[in-house]
This record gives sequence, structure tokens and C-alpha cells, in this order.
Amino acid sequence: MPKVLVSDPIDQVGIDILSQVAQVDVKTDLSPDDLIHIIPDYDALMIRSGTRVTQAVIAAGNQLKIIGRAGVGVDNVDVLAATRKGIVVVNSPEGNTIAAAEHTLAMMMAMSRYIPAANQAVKSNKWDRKHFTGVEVYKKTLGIVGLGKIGAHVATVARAMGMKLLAYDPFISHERAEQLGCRIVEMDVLLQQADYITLHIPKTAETTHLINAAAIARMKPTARIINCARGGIIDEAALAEALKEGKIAGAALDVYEQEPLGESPLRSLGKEMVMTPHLGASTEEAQVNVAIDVAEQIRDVLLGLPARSAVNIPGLRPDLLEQLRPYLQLAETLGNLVAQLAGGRVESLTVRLQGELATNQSQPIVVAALKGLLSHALQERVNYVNASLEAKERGIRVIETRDASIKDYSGSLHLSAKGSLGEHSVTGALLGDSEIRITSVDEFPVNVPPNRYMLFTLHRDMPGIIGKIGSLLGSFNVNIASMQVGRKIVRGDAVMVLSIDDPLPERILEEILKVPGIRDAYTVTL
Ligand SMILES: NC(=O)c1ccc[n+]([C@@H]2O[C@H](COP(=O)([O-])OP(=O)(O)OC[C@H]3O[C@@H](n4cnc5c(N)ncnc54)[C@H](O)[C@@H]3O)[C@@H](O)[C@H]2O)c1
Ligand SMILES: O=C(O)[C@H](O)COP(=O)(O)O
Repeated sequence: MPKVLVSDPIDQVGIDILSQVAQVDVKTDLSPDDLIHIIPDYDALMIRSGTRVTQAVIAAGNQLKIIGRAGVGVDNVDVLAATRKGIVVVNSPEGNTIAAAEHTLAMMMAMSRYIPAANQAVKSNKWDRKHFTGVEVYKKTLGIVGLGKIGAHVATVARAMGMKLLAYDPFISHERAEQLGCRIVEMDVLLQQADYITLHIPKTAETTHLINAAAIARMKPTARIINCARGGIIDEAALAEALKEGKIAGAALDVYEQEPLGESPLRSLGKEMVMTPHLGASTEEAQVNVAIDVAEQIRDVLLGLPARSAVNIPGLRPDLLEQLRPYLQLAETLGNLVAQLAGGRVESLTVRLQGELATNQSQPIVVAALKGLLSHALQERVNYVNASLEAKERGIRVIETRDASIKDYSGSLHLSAKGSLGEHSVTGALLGDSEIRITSVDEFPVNVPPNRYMLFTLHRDMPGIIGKIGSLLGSFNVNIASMQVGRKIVRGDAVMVLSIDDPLPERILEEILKVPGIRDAYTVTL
């Protein structure tokens, strides 16, 4: 019988499902070393946010077939290491949506009426009514950052409470926002106009410290902020300072840069600061939902069936999957790349299967391209099952074409993304059975493998420009791993593709754009 380790508190209903097919061991107080020590015995691991499934855990998990996250965020799992090892990672993208949205609304109300501090006062035998005069949310403006599943439910309820709604989400269509009664605005407008700001975005390089001292300085002195998404989207030191100095009126946090929260200036703040210990998903209903959702998937995978909500493996028939796997990887990489070149909101994606690839079933390749395209915004929440639906809900039009006559590579894939900031295209092919090559960027021919960190420029093909970019990167201590220029005609326009060893500092793009002859520059993380 296979063995499943449950290393975080999971509802009994999940344990019962797993027990139908496996021996289930519940061990919820394991240290990282304990986990590494015992994981070699297990075929499956079921967790919540409390367990860190590091590369070392995955390396030790020689029997592991599946890691099930009873919740949404898999940021505590090294998904790349799991994928490399062929371990399926599944989650429950929707099981706790309502719980997290309701917790957000509860935090908004608790903060507005100082309920935690007032409760504490009454329990300490104080009857102080003056000190706890609050504010109403009715007719106030709520700024929602991230109008996905949780943001949308918060919008629906807040609207019914008489709030005016602004939303910032560059990846959502105006139609979807309108349906929810939200006006899409730029982040700066939201910061300046909102009485309440609530965050419902994933934590990415882009969103880390999105709310920092500069952003707080744009907010009204009466503004209040809520974070029930991920710790680190708010710069906690800057927030504590702003609250202490009365630059904003309040904050409610469920998630923290370090969890459990250690020493923190937030702890010494007064009634204006409301804190809960990552309780967004902690309702009876959500815990039943996520436990069933994930336990069923673990059971299915242990029985050799596909998982319905895999974060890292397509839910296709195994024989078809094997055949298409390298092209799915190509499509996903190109989708991710073209999304980052396009920036902003993508309105349409054209997927062209070329050469021999044109004879293949296109649907999984299109889904893989969409997964790559959306992964920049949605991270692990997009998978092969929900990519098409997510794209539809975001108003992204998908156009599939084929051209068997294009034979510069035996089979190649061309993606073109049209968006709010313009149109960009990329082509890719496979070298041998599975090595990916980017073979064109904005129709300029190149031949480069994808790299984790890349820099693309569009520039005038003229002497000296490559040297200038090289020196500029050098002056920022950025190491170039490889560089290639693609052009169609001599001294016309050209693209430069650089692979970089480390993430590029944010400021560098501004400097690159100042170099004479550079028309555009894009940093990409794959
Ligand atoms: N506190 C908790 O216990 C708890 C529970 C569930 C989920 N969460 C967290 O809540 C967050 C939202 O979850 P969800 O299920 O609604 O996710 P979702 O994927 O449905 O929605 C996220 C939205 O953020 C948008 N987005 C991405 N990058 C953005 C950016 N830079 N600026 C503005 N918008 C951006 C996306 O377009 C998407 O619409 C996640 O971080 C999730 O991990 C926390
Ligand atoms: O990503 C999630 O689903 C939430 O952060 C909930 O985490 P939890 O399962 O540890 O409560």
C-alpha cells in the first residue's frame, strides 16, 4: 500500500479519502530535518502553508509521486525541483476563495470600528466609548489591487455595502471589471483616491514591496490598508513607520514577511493596527473544500489517474503527453516570454503551428502557451486545466493558425501577443528532442536558448551600441552569459538578446533607454 505523509493540520475528511488507498501518517510538528529524514518512505505528501518543501526535501523524497497543497499558494514548495524530479504538485485553486474574501471584509470592518482593541479593553474591565469611535465604509472608496477570484468576491460584497470600487489589475479586461462594478484605474490613482486599499495579488518580484514608503506617501492620511494575500507585498518597516507618524489611518494584516511573525515594530502599534496569524483560509468550510479537493487528487494520482488541478504537469492522456511534452514546454516558455515583452494587459494571442508541428493536435499546445502567458500574472494558480478559462475571463482572444509550409526548422511555434502596450512576437523550435531555442523576436531572426534572466533590446544597428550596453551592464556589476544580435538588413533595426547570470537591477532599464540608438528594452525572467 502506498504511504501518504500529512505534515500540516488537514480536515479529517481528507484523511478519510486518502485512507481508501493508502497508509496515512499525520505528523504535524516535524522540524525541517525530521521531514528530510522521513520523506524517503512516502509516496505522497499533503501540506498547507506550514511545511516548507525545499529542494532538499524533494531530493530526499525518492518515492514521492505527488505533493498536495490543501490551499492555493505553493510558494512554500520548490515547484521547479518537483517538476524536474517528475513529482506532480497539485493545489486547490478555489477551495478557500470565499474564506479569504470574507476574512478580508472582516478585517476591514474590525479595523474601521477598532473591534480588537475595544474587545481587549472590555475584557480588561475598561468601559471606554470615546476612544473607539470608528468610521463607516458606506460610500467610501475601496481600491482592490488584483481582481482575481478573491478580489472579485470582495468587490461583490463591498459593492452591496455601498462602497465605490476602484481596481488595479493590468491583466483583467474592462468588461470583467465593469461586471463587478469596478472602475479600472492605474495604481497611482488607486493609491491617491482610495479610502481603503485591499491586496489580492500573488507575491512576485514585481509585487514585492509594491506598498513601500513611496506608495504610502501617495495615500490619503485617512486611508486604511488590508493585506490578506501574501507577506512581503507590503514593506512592513515602512508601514509601521507610517502608522506611527499618522501618515495613514490604519492597517489590517493576515500575512507577514516572516511567518510566524518574529520581532516586529508592528506589534507595538495601537488600535489602528489589526493582525491575525494567516487565518484567511481557516474556516471549517474552506478546510473541508481544500482537504477534499487535494485528497481526491492525491488518491487519483496514486491510482495512476490524472490530477485535475496540477500546477506543473498537464492533465493529458499519458501517451499523448509523452509525445507532446517538449513542445508543451516550448509553448509555455514562449508564452511567458511574449507576455513579458508585451507588458500590460494582453488582448489577443495568436498561436501559429509551423512546419511539421502543424500536423499535431493544437489544443494542448495552445493551452500550454496560455499557461505560460498567464503564469507571469497568476503564478501557480494557472494550470493546464484552467488556463483557457482564465484567458477567457480576462478577455484574451485566442487565434490558432497553422502553416506547414514554413520549414526553416522542422517544427516551430510562433506566438504573437497584442496588448494595451502594443504587439510583440516570438518564435521557437526544438534542437534535438527537447532543447528549446528562441528563433525569432519581433520577427528578427535569432537562435538562443532561453535563460532565467534575459534582456532584450530593439535598437538601431550601428557601430558601438553593443559595447555601450556591455559597459553599462558591467558598471552595474551584471555578468553577461551570452549575447546575440538579430537583424534583417545592415544598419536598419535590430534586436539584441542577452542572457544574464543574475536579476537585473530595476534602475538599469532607464539607463539602457538613454543609450543613443536604443528604442526599447525589456527585462524578462523565465
Ligand atoms: N490569507 C490567506 O489565507 C489566503 C488564502 C487564499 C489565498 N491567498 C492569497 O490571496 C492572493 C489572491 O488569490 P486569488 O485566489 O484571488 O488569486 P487569483 O490568481 O485568482 O487572482 C490574482 C489576481 O492578481 C492579478 N495580478 C497579478 N499580478 C498583478 C500585479 N502586479 N498588479 C495587479 N494585479 C496583479 C492577476 O491578474 C489576478 O487577477 C494570492 O496571493 C493567494 O496566495 C491568501
Ligand atoms: O494560499 C493559501 O491557500 C492560503 O494562504 C492559506 O494557507 P493555509 O492553508 O496555511 O491556511
